[in-house]
Amino acid sequence: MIFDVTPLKDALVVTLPAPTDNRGLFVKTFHDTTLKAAGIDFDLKESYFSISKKDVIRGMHFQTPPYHHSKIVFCPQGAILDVIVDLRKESATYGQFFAHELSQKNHKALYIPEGFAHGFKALSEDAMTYYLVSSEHNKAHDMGIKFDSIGMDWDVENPVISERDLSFIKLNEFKSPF
Ligand SMILES: Cc1cn([C@H]2C[C@H](O)[C@@H](COP(=O)(O)OP(=O)(O)O[C@H]3O[C@@H](C)C(=O)[C@@H](O)[C@H]3O)O2)c(=O)[nH]c1=O
Repeated sequence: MIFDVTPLKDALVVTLPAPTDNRGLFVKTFHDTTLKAAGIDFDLKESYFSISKKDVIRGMHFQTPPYHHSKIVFCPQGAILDVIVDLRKESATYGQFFAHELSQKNHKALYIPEGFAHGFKALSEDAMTYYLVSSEHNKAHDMGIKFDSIGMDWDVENPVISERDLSFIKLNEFKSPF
């Protein structure tokens, strides 16, 4: 695994090892010792994936304390533009966003620390977004901020987005608990 810093404090782009041979490809998505050596003490509690049509936007989601969590996100099928926002009030990069393409081809993952909102845009049909999460889902603490309030140009004319995601508060009206 190769870890690259991002403009947002503590968030990392992870290049997953992806050796190929005459049968195809093998991708390592989680390795506790390697993560710990990179300073990531990740207590895996839940894993799930979604499949999205092209131009679907999901986000920007997080769980509030005490059910806040970190995530490792990757895209084993198709491609997504993954987006995070730093919601930690004391962070030097509070309120800033970062976007990075994750795809079946580039084997990149994003390490998203606690205190970040997460979302993405599907760049392909049948884009799979695969999550490793450090706490279990808690419906009452599952919240979000509105995707189009974070200062990013999503570059999509007719995004497909859920009613819940459209109902979220804007970033500049949000009182961060982080
Ligand atoms: C997130 C989640 C949802 N659900 C349920 C609730 C609902 O019936 C259905 C779909 O939920 P959502 O609409 O929230 O799915 P989705 O919009 O794909 O939610 C995901 O979005 C991205 C951006 C993230 O960062 C993820 O952590 C997660 O919040 O699945 C669970 O049972 N467990 C979970 O952990």
